[in-house]
Amino acid sequence: MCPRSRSRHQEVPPRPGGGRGGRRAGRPGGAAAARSLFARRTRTVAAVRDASFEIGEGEVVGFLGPNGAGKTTTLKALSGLLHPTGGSVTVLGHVPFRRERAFLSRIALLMGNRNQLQWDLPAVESFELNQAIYRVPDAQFRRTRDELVDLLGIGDLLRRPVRNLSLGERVKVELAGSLLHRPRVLFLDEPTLGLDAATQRRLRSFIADHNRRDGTTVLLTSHYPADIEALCARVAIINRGRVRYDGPLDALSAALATSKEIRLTPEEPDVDLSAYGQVVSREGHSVVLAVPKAEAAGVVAAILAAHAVADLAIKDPPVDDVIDLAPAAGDAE
Ligand SMILES: Nc1ncnc2c1ncn2[C@@H]1O[C@H](COP(=O)(O)OP(=O)(O)OP(=O)(O)O)[C@@H](O)[C@H]1O
Repeated sequence: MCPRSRSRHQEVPPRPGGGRGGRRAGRPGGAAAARSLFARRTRTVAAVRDASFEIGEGEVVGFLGPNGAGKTTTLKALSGLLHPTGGSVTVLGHVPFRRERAFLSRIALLMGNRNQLQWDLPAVESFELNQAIYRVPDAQFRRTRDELVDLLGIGDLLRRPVRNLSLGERVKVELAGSLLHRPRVLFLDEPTLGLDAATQRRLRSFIADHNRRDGTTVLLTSHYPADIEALCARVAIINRGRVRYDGPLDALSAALATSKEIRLTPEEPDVDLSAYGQVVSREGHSVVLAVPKAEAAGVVAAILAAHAVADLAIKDPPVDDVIDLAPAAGDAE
């Protein structure tokens, strides 16, 4: 799977009452709103500019970035829903936007915030529809369906109309529906969004098992570090439409972080350490200080020279702090 793409959107003014994606030029207010109904101005925005990466078969890769970074746009280009205006995208040797049957039958896209099953039908009927669409032979369909139903524990949900399911129930059923044709590549866009902690854990372990058992390639976006830490040895970070980092998860902080965290426990209580760095947190005697990476060793030496310290460790900042880093230089249009 190898995308190198540039994807653009026509940006239109938002509908009255709001809506996604619109950014209207001009002043707010009733007159401006009325004017925009009759004279809509559009402008083109680049959602993804340079997202270059390759994913090997069977890998689980975390695709991360702040809101609006370009993750969903990239997944849509990879699954053939959007046509990139520049660059090239290849998945399993296919150009996704051609939407050839041989391609569509080997991929699946699951968006946690979108409903993909028939809203008014019980999921079991949508599953049969999927069987027909993907032309899955009867015996294989029944075997896969029963296995997924069992693994996800959704047996008693299948005969209820999808609209009556809770969010967590629906996502589990959607996941089963998207795997019925045994796709080789699975695009997961925030599959655990809004789920309770237990359901998140269950979905994570299902995805990890599925990847181990079937060798399915997975590209996953999530704003929950626990998803990424549990599933992805490799991550690609996108921000403002460009890939900022592509490599091992455990090297991410070392590569991108500009600061270090010093966690220390002075022997005396209530020691004021604010002169050494930014106090991030304090719990009992223990303090976490953030200091510029290049100064960490010097700050530690200065603290040890001035205070008796019972415990001390230097760490990289948490992964989610690193993901939201300001974009690197070279962003100007
Ligand atoms: N249909 C659209 N019209 C106009 N702009 C769009 C459209 N779809 C996306 N965009 C813009 O493209 C950029 C990337 O959006 P995208 O949905 O890919 O971000 P994302 O990384 O998935 O964000 P999030 O984490 O919030 O889901 C954003 O600035 C967004 O406003």
